[in-house]
Formats: sequence, structure tokens, C-alpha cells
Amino acid sequence: MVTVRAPATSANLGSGFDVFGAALSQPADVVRVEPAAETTIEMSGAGSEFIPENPEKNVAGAVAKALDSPARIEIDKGVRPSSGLGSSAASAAAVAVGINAAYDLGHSREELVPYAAEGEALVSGEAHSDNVAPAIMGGFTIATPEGVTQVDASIPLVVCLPEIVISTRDARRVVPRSAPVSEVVECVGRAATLVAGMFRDDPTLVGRGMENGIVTPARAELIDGYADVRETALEAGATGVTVSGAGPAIVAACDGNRRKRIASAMLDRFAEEGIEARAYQTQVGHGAELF
Ligand SMILES: Nc1ncnc2c1ncn2[C@@H]1O[C@H](COP(=O)(O)OP(=O)(O)OP(=O)(O)O)[C@@H](O)[C@H]1O
Ligand SMILES: N[C@@H](CCO)C(=O)O
Repeated sequence: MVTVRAPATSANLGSGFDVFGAALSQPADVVRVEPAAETTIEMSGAGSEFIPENPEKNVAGAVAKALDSPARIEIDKGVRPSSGLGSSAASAAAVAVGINAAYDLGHSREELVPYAAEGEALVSGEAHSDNVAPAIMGGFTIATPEGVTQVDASIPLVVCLPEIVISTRDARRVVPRSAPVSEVVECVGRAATLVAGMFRDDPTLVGRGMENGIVTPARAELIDGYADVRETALEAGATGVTVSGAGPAIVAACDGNRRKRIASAMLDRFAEEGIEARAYQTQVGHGAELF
């Protein structure tokens, strides 16, 4: 069997809704794949009791079908589902990379992105690539219909995951269908600043680019305590804070020596709201790795 470790990812990063994404150094899914006459899936790990093993309802089955390569698939979840950390994308990415290797299909990492996005289409209704692109290619990615632009980066991040469940499908329903030109101009400026920050590996520029006045306010309404936790993270030294993916995870950019202080402050603030949470002191990291 082929073994693949595929990372959690944080999509949108504020100003890049459905376009930007970053691979995280932790947590991750570990997936084993081997060719078979028909696709079977065995789940274990974080939240696996809520994930169907039916290939018609699991992103792994959708990816195997898209690649026309049935396989025996074992998924050990390290990324909790409905977290805003690309749980579905981690599995989809791992299966795409694993099947590509097991069947020796010869696809490049970028060529695997649309196949993995078929998994996202199954669970969220749209084949958005902003989680699967960084999960497969690593680093920071800009996913557009023309393809994916990728750059390695090591921006330190803190991800705080409250015990709240928000499905991507539900979170996409609250996204505004239009926005004033002034908001769009503001968003373009923030997005350009974030991209410059990623290419320069500059946490201050990245943080400045994480603001978004169009999508984030609607998503923040779904996360109890978001505004207070965001303010607390900024006071503890974060350079920028926003909703990770569709939430409820909250992601903060910072200088590396601030992670522990920011993580502790965010957890304490959620605790004041009576909400249990966990925090990952992480950074922008590598994509799927074959073992
Ligand atoms: N292999 C899988 N791993 C995780 N979730 C899966 C998988 N297959 C199907 N699902 C379903 O996908 C949903 C989780 O995906 P969802 O997009 O809602 O959360 P997420 O991927 O953690 O968040 P986000 O996409 O915002 O980062 C759950 O309903 C889960 O049952
Ligand atoms: N761009 C997607 C990412 C989901 O992780 C959304 O926000 O719905």
C-alpha cells in the first residue's frame, strides 16, 4: 500500500475567498491506498464516526471515481471534519496523490488539483480548489480557473478551533451575492498585500492582508465569541486574524515567538465564553507527502 500524509489547510485567509489557501504544518490526515477491483473506504481518527464509509458519500470515493482508479482506502483523520481546516480536502488530496502513485498515473501535483476538487464538490456543492491546492502542492496557493500559482512560505500561524460545528455547505449559504465597489477595491488591496507578504515571507504584510469586509463579517456571525477572540489575539501580538476557511476555526498570523502567547490568550477568551477550544501553534507548511 502507498501511504500519504496530507496537511490541514486554511483557505480564504480573509481577502482571498475561494482563491487563497495555505498548507499548515499540523494537523494532517494519513491515508493508505492500494489498487483494487472496487473502491472501499475504512475510516478512523478524529471525527471519523461522523464520516460515511460509503464511497458515494466520502470525498475519497469521489476522487477515486474522478481518476477512474478503484482502490482500497484507509483514512486516519487528523483533521476534524467541519472545522474550517480543510478536513475533506486533506482526505481528497491524500487520495489523489496516493492513487496517482499506486497506479503510476504520471499526473503532476497541479494536474491532481481538479481531481481532488471533485471531492470538495461532493461535500460542499462546489468544486472549490482553495483547500485541495495547498493540501497537494504545499505552501501558499492562488487557485483560479486558469490554474494554481504556488509559493513556499513559512509564515508562523496560530489556529484556534472551538468546539462548534459549521459545515462548509451551511457557511456558503451566508456569503453575500454582491458587494459595493468600494469594498471590492479594499479587498483587492488587502489581497495584493497578503500575496506580497507570502512571497516575502513577511508576517506583518500577510496579517495586513487578512482583512475582508465582504465575506468574513457574515461568517463571523456563525462563530460565538469571534469578535472578542479576534481582538484578544491582536492584543497578544497577532499581525492579522480571520476566519479559517468556512470556520469555526480562527487563524492568526504572527511572528514566531508570539505563537504560544496568542494561542493561550485565544483559548482563555473562548473559555470565558464557556466554549471549549484547542489551539495549534503551526505555520505555512508542506503539501502531501508520500511515504
Ligand atoms: N474523507 C472525509 N474527510 C472529512 N470529511 C468528509 C470526508 N468524506 C466526506 N466528508 C464530509 O465532509 C464534511 C466535512 O467537510 P466540510 O467542508 O464541511 O468541513 P471541512 O472540510 O473541515 O471545512 P473547510 O472546508 O471549511 O475547511 C462532513 O459532512 C463529512 O461527513
Ligand atoms: N472558500 C471555501 C473554503 C472552505 O474551506 C469557503 O469559504 O466556503
